[in-house]
Amino acid sequence: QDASTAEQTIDVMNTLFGKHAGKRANHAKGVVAEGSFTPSPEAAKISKASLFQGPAVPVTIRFSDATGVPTISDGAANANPHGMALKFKLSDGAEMDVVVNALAYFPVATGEEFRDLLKAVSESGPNAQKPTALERFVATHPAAATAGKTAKTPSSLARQTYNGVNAFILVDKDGQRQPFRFKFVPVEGEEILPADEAAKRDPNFLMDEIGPRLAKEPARFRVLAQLAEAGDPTNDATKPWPDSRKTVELGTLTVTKAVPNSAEAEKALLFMPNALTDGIEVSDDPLIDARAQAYAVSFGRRSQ
Ligand code: HEM
Repeated sequence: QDASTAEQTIDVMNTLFGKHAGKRANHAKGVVAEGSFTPSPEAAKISKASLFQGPAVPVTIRFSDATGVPTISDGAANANPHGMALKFKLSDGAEMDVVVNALAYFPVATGEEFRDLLKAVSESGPNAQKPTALERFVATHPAAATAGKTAKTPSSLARQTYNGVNAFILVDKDGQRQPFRFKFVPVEGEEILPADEAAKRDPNFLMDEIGPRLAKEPARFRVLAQLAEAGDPTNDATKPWPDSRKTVELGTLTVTKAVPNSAEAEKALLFMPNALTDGIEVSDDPLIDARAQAYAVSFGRRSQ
């Protein structure tokens, strides 16, 4: 994909969600926290990444609501999928990013298709003639009709399961390559609200809840890798692998406190899905590069 697809994607996001100075084009509303990652012994066997050799490393975490609307109600249906972005501070001073959300799979497989989906949404308001652009798009992209339904409002940003959606590759010290998808599962369990209850909650109930919760007790997530088997597609984020696929415990994420100056802190943060480390690589999934380009364009505009 060329740079213009990313520019066009951000343009449509700005049309759909409005332009908001200093804010992300998508996942505009969020809260920044701090914590640490402790690797498991199994992780060191499946990947040579220094992240998995220990000891624990600091992590900066940003939880978010979907859309580029910075004032969206946390309980709104459109605030799904909620997101979690992580920046691991590796022992050699380098950083590694992981950016996940609550979808089980993505509505489309490529950056061009995502731009076209957003464009179709923007052309399909209440007065649009039927069949609308969105109806026509969904007719040829079945996952676009169903993916959104896989993410629902949690009782807390710390009580949601977040998925990698895109495939990446773990590389061990012998050069063995294992395609996988990240999964972050709250140790306390996922807790989803009934949709009507979510809609009635205070507009900031999720963002306001996380700080006091962490001040009382850390929130922990199991960090899992779902392992692909031969023949499982790695280049199509619309196709989840069967639940029966083996998962390996990579370690534990412990979220310990919200930062005092979240609004300032999030401005300087940029999480890139392809910012990895030796021992974890991108797959042939075209969305990873599409995302990296779009995030860079969004960062450029919000930094002006
Ligand atoms: C072509 C597909 C996608 C596009 C074009 C896209 C676009 C964007 C953009 C423009 C941002 C704002 C970036 C910034 O200003 O820093 C963003 C943020 C985010 N996206 Fe995506 N996205 C895509 C797919 C995904 C997928 C598959 C996931 C999760 C698996 C995801 C999760 C997130 C999260 C969690 C954030 C917030 C990051 C933060 O807190 O800074 N996105 N996305």
